[in-house]
Amino acid sequence: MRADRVVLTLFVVLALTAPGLLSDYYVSVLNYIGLYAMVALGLVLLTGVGGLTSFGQAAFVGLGAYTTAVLTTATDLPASIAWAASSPWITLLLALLLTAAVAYVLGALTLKLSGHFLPLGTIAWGISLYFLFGNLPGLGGHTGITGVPPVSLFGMDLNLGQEIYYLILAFLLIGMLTIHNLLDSREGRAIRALKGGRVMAEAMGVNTSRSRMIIFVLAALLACASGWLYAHMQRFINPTPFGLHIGIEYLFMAVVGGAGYVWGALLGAAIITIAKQWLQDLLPALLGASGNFEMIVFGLIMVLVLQRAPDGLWPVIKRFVPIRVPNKKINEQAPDLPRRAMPQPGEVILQAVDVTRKFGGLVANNNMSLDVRAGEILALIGPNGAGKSTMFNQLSGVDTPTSGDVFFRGQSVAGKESREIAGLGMSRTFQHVKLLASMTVLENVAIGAHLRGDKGVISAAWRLDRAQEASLLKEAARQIERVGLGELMFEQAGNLALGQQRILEIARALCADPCLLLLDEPAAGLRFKEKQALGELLRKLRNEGMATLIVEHDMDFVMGLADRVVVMEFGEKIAEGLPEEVQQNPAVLEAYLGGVE
Ligand SMILES: Nc1ncnc2c1ncn2[C@@H]1O[C@H](COP(=O)(O)OP(=O)(O)OP(=O)(O)O)[C@@H](O)[C@H]1O
Repeated sequence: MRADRVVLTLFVVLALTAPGLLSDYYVSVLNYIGLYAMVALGLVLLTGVGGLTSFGQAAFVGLGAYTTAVLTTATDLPASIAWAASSPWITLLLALLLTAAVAYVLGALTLKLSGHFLPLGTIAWGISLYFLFGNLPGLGGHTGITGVPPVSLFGMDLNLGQEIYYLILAFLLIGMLTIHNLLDSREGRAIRALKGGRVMAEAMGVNTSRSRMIIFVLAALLACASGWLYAHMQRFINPTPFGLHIGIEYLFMAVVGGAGYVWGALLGAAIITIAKQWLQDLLPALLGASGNFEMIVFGLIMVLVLQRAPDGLWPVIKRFVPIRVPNKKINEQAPDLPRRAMPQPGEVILQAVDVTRKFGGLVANNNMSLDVRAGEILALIGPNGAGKSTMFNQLSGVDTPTSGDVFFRGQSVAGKESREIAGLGMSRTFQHVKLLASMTVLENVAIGAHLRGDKGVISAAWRLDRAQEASLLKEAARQIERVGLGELMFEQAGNLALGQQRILEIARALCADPCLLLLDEPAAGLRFKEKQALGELLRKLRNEGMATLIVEHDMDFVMGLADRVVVMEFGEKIAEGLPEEVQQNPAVLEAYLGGVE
């Protein structure tokens, strides 16, 4: 059996036997750990993986708890909705629906914010919901709601801590499995690209705003389910556990445990809950006075963890108990992904017309026009700062021209999102490589095939996407082999040399099955032999009908490869023609005077 599965089995066996071995008090502590871990799990997805910090998750816990408490204790509900109160299982469904709707609206309002504005936004709605729970008529004010019925399962009321324990465990395991599966999928790769890789992901066709909304809603749903369980375990609720300070505590748990890891949520919830219990008992006895001293100690622990283990304690434990997860298997029998129809050789597929881009007073591109045909390699050259990368960004939708237009396969694409342009068959690499350092080469390249798959979150969570996933990974592996990185397929991308990372970007671009490749300085950092191999690959692609636009400073490489060359200086085109022509052009020689490579 795989080592990671042994650990999981061990955990499940221990968790199943724990209530038989522990006192009621410790079972109740475990119940709280399970409930907190579910919220922290949402934060792993949202904050650790997706990079979106939220202080407001406790409010979603409250939404789950209040929805079920109100409905299941109401005595005078109109007959039309009384059915909803007849079973906590129905109120769970309603709570999840309500939470999804509220999270969607709050997400639409706050996820557009970036930097520190986003956490501030979550604090704002976290506080608002907290006060709503305390002040909305019918919610019992600050004294809350009592008499919440227990959950029934197969006709048995789960009254005792020992009884609801297994329900909490089941919810937690389902949550962990769902998030684990999701992260190991097409949607999951898109989610993992959110933190630091949004521009790249959009250029590969990922709708990153949608991915942000998905993780926001999922994290809220996990919190809501925790709140529902809490209400039926405690049997009464008031607003206190849903306030901002508890929202901060949830974030503590995720960060201390390891915000980037599914198991980190459980570890963090366990450490904080147990430490809190101990410190609450121990500190007043030690200090001889009562008070919330544990919060002061927590603050210190937090600072210490952030300094010593910024990724949380789970990776530290993993270092001491190395559990090797076997490499992914590439299924050669998986069906090939469908390919796009390539344009006719010689057909103009990209046309820039009078593209101008101004940054304040600086004109980075001035009336730039060029066209690229299917089956040709066009080189865009010019001294440093000439405006080549800016031009690339206008062509690929990363940036919008101040004036002028860009046509790709006959459609005007200036001002379109880069993911829309990617969908039409344009794929690019970046001057400053943009890859996800902690993901394998295989996973990085598979992001390129995002638009060639369509399986969403639910398929991923329940592993209904495996057939398509096998095809996506097979295609990624094929492109990795094609560019000569086969031996590094399962290596973390961050461990590759810069030249290899550039080649990885080409494999990722090819994985999108493009008809136009935009390569921004692909030969920089490559050794002679690697450059030769890259040249051969690009010639082969040209023969297959690929159009390539390449920005490159290595003149030997460019002149031996390109069919035509466009030369830029100070944002303008100063020459265009065959490689041998532009090399003789006086304006080009002048531009490069003293800088010929
Ligand atoms: N976002 C921006 N804001 C302001 N100025 C910018 C921005 N992006 C580029 N520029 C400026 O536009 C000019 C062209 O830059 P660009 O990076 O396109 O040149 P380049 O030809 O790609 O240079 P290099 O070969 O060094 O990469 C430079 O003067 C640069 O400082």
